[in-house]
Amino acid sequence: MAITLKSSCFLQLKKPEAGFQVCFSSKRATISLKRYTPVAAIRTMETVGLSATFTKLKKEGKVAFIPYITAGDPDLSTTAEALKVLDSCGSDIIELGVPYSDPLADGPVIQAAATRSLAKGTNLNEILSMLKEVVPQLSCPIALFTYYNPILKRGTEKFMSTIRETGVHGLVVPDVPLEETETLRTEAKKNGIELVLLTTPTTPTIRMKAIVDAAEGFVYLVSSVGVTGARASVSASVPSLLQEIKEATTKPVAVGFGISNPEHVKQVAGWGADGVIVGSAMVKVLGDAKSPQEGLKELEAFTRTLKAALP
Ligand SMILES: O=P(O)(O)OC[C@@H](O)[C@@H](O)c1c[nH]c2ccccc12
Repeated sequence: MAITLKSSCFLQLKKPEAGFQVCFSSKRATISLKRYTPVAAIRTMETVGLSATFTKLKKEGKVAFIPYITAGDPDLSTTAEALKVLDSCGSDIIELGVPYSDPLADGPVIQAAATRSLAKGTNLNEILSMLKEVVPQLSCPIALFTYYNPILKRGTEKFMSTIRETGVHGLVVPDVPLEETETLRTEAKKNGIELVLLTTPTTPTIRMKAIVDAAEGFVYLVSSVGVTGARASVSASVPSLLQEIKEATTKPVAVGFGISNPEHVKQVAGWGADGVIVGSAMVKVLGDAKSPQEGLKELEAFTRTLKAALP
């Protein structure tokens, strides 16, 4: 029996990852195409880094939604589930906070979450092994947030290579001034980790320019002075701050601090931000819930309303 395959079938045969599998049935002497999802594609979804995520979104005319949660609050297995929930609700990047005993830039909500998490005994090693398991199941990249102390304790080199092994793409370290980021930047680069740098309303223009030059992944614009936490409205100085940064760089800019509801999210996107970061409001949903399961459900609903406010 002679079997003639159409050229398109050959293409599919050569590229099984394209989504079809050629099935031969010797009994019926037929050849058919079946939808096919390669196992490798399920186990390790192709996740791009932070700046690549922004590039992709920009092409689609979209603004990144970036939720922040504290690892280990209420416990690490709930954090693992929360990461999956945030991912499946369309988060574009997730900022995962390492709890720290002296979180000087954090307001009461994130401070309390860190205290609860540490009281449960959460430590960096456990967070990293949780990430190693969960990251391959996510389609969006993770930016790890940590104060400098845990990095110092491990040694920058070791810290960066360890987080790279977990599949983390980015890093935010709020308490290291630009002048002291050199080693961090070198080691991050060596390991393909994008080091996000922050600029605030009180950063002088000349310094802001140096920060945006050195930033990787995206520039984090802190919307207002003070500590993290929900506020009634987003600072009115954000549009001019954004404009100033945009004049200095083509790198993506995400705004955070005090953004806590769909109206805020919409407003900041309308001002031209490339990304919107929501922290305390997410952390509060998980922290106030009656049970971890309830918390995850509420987190899902809340994430959907925030995401829906974005183009
Ligand atoms: O909590 P808010 O106000 O939504 O802010 C973002 C945020 O939580 C997160 O990016 C963050 C948590 N802790 C920080 C400390 C410094 C800078 C940023 C952060």
